[in-house]
Amino acid sequence: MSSIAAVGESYQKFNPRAYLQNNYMPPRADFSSEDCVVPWKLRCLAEAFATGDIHGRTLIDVGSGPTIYQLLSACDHFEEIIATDYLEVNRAVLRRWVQGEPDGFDWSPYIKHVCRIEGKGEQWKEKEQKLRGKLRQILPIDVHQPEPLGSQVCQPADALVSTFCLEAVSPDRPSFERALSNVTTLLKPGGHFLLIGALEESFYLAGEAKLSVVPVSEVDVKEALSKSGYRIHDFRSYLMPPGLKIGVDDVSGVFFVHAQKKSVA
Ligand SMILES: Nc1ncnc2c1ncn2[C@@H]1O[C@@H](CSCCNC[C@@H]2Cc3ccc([N+](=O)[O-])cc3CN2)[C@@H](O)[C@H]1O
Repeated sequence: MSSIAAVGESYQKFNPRAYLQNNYMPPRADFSSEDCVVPWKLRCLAEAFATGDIHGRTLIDVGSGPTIYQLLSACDHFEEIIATDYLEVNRAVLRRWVQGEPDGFDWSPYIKHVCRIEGKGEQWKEKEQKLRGKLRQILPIDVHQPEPLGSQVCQPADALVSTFCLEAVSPDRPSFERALSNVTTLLKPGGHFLLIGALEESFYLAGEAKLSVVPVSEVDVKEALSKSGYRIHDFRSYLMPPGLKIGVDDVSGVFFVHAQKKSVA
């Protein structure tokens, strides 16, 4: 079995609820402290969209997983948002959230926090409904394919978002770089890419699943983006404090990049 096929096999045991519990509940989701990792991620995204530079008709979220927090600041700037994931279990979690089914994960603390830091006086139920209205497609994706969405998407997107996906599905650095190159075909020249990921992580847990991750450094990420024809506008790193090293992974930090795909010369 190829190493990429082995990654796909390992994801069959991925448990969305366990994954959400590990990463999107306290202590990692503590909104009382700006130093906590989840508020840091939300602030990076809110500030990038607050520049007004990132807007258009369509935004694609690559490897959404079972989460929607990564789209909260985007929803004011695009007409349509397309979520994607490799696993049907995750796409089903997202569909249930879009349909407002009651038994899902409670994202309200995230929506309230983003409304607060955006400072536009937006009510959280208003933002929740706005995102639900824009999240019109939830598609299968495989970043290891030259056409990650198959033939599903007609024209390139105006922007991409991706959080914690590429390094968590790539067995090694060349595969990580190829996956980035593959997803770049989904983005129009001049389009913006907001990428969040784990630094120097080698594994993470999601219920019974123990998933391998290719450890990447800041330099590795910057090199990969440069090879795929991006200009980096902003690169930030967060150092995981000891109190947030809770055994669900061995991540040493988190990176945020605002990059732009160079227009063809
Ligand atoms: N071939 C494929 N193409 C696209 N997506 C695929 C493919 N295979 C699996 N997927 C899809 O990609 C996956 C995305 S979730 C990946 C989790 N990454 C690691 C985890 C995340 C995390 C989160 C938060 C924090 N923190 O400190 O706040 C730290 C960390 C570090 N650990 C999953 O949805 C799978 O379904």
